Amino acid sequence: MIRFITAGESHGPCLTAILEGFPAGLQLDIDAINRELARRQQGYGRGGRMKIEQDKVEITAGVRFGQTLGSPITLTIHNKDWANWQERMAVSGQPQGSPVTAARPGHADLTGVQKYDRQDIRDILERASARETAARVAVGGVAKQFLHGLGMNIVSHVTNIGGAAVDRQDIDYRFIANEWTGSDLNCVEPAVEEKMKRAIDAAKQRGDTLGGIFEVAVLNVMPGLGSHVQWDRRLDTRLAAALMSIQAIKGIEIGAGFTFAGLPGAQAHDEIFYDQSAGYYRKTNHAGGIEGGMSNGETIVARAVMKPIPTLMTPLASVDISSREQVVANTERSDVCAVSAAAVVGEAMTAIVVAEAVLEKFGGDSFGDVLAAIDHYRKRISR
Ligand SMILES: Cc1cc2nc3c(=O)[nH]c(=O)nc-3n(C[C@H](O)[C@H](O)[C@H](O)COP(=O)(O)O)c2cc1C
Ligand SMILES: C=C(O[C@@H]1CC(C(=O)O)=C[C@@H](OP(=O)(O)O)[C@H]1O)C(=O)O
Repeated sequence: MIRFITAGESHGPCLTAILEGFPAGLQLDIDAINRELARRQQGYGRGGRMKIEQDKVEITAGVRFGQTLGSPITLTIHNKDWANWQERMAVSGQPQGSPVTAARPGHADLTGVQKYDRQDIRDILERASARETAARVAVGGVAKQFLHGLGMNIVSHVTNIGGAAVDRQDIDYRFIANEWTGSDLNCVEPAVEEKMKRAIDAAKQRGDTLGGIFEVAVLNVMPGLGSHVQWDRRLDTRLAAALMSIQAIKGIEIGAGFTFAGLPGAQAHDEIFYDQSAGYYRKTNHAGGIEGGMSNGETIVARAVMKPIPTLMTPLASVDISSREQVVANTERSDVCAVSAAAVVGEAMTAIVVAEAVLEKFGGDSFGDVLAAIDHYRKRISR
């Protein structure tokens, strides 16, 4: 079983993740994890914070001479911005600076202070902030390398920002580089990406924000990950939950997703064929690589929609939590749009779910055991 938790406030000293369940003997490339962290920081429309941070992971447990030991792995990312927040975020002493009291609609602010009995919204927003996703991407970096070692690859691209959308069914995921392609928004169509950028410019001009949609794909997956036998073992259940756990994500589709509503069965389902060398295959992939809660061997495809960023520079109406007076919401330095960053987080969460499903099916305390079990399985299902 893979499990991990993260800790850390957005403007505290660091973010930390403790990760357990990966086998021993996995070769870890720290630079590759740092490249994932750098990809998460990019994207047109991101705010001033990303100019301050240069996220790098520090590993303080679970790895020796570049290989996992099978023991818990501790991953830390230091916040450079901490230097500017030491007084306001001190662990001890008296509160410094004025409290944040004007709750932002769409953020955790108001409900958080009610639930946790806080008088300063900062006590909530610091942890609600998606800064936390840097820790998840570091964890996902380990999971990605595990999957890489088994021949699997996870990619993502942005399909819609503020209504500027890629309208194509023929995306060839093999050609979406697993690295950041150099394009500003990780969109496969340059003309659409231009429209997305202009929409972000216009939103920024208005003091407004945008959301959008990203798509994640898992290539070269073996059939049989997840299970039909129990609700919480279904791979689609777990993938949807993991993607939905990303801050601001409000909807998930697997494969044809919501367009299934308009399709008759004859057009919805992927017919099955067999080839001596390729084995079973489908000519279409409306199922998005998952049937009956199990990977079916086709590319896994999931999409997630992100709501617009809640911090608006032209703020919405709100209430001051100390005076109960009608005010406008708090404004802080903020992203205007972060869909391409969320896509990188989506890759990480997908990698964690798929890696966990692999380890559940194939077990193994050492990476070699996992490889041997997969080899045995592949031989059996090809007979
Ligand atoms: C990568 C990423 C960056 C984000 N940046 C900001 C931001 O700069 N300002 C902001 O108000 N919200 C930002 N958000 C969204 C908030 O974190 C999110 O809306 C908030 O935590 C409330 O959670 P909910 O949207 O899931 O209800 C970001 C989300 C992600 C995934
Ligand atoms: C720090 C990150 O994202 C942050 C997510 C975020 C929020 O409210 O979710 C608010 C902003 O933080 P700050 O107030 O420091 O500018 C974003 O920059 C990051 O992605 O690393």
